[in-house]
Amino acid sequence: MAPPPTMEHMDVLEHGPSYALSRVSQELSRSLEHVAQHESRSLSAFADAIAEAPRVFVIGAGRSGLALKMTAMRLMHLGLEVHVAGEVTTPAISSGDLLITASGSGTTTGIVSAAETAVSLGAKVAAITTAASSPLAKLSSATIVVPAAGKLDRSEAASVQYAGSLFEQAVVLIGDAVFHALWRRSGASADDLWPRHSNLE
Ligand SMILES: O=P(O)(O)OC[C@H]1O[C@](O)(CO)[C@@H](O)[C@@H]1O
Repeated sequence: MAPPPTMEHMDVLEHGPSYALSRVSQELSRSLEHVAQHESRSLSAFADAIAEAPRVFVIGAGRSGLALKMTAMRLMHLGLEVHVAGEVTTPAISSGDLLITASGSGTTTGIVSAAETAVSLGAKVAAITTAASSPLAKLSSATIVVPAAGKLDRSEAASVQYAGSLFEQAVVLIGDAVFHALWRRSGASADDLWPRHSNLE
């Protein structure tokens, strides 16, 4: 049986998508401000790991993976060699490379297993997750912990949104922020980056 409707549920029914958008915006903003204030060292370590890696690989399942693909594209625009795990052109990861992972739960089997493989080969792992003590976080040398609901968390205290939506939104914006910092650090102009945009679309 469905649980009784909460105040938030009633408000969305009454006011519709514009109210829902405000709620999404509010909780995303709160979560990201927390990351900016409390994960400053991790954000720097994450950016440094990207800057130091000869090659960057990204992996995440489902929407977590889709969110990371946006970061992969921007890092390519910056001139880095970037590969998305699972694509047919993706080569083998090896020593010194960086594997960027996103998993709200930090337990998704394929992602943890990829991180184990990376570490066993001498590559570094960076992670964005909600779970600081998760198996994925334990394999990571640069972990950004996002206050957000895991995909199975049904409590509205962490997020009113469905499943891992808040986490997945945060992954996109954390990726953009890390890219932004690396871009400013590079000294390149927007025009310097522009020729790397796809011309086959
Ligand atoms: O982020 P996690 O915990 O690895 O889970 C990934 C899975 O959760 C979802 O994001 C569900 O919202 C799926 O898209 C994906 O398969």
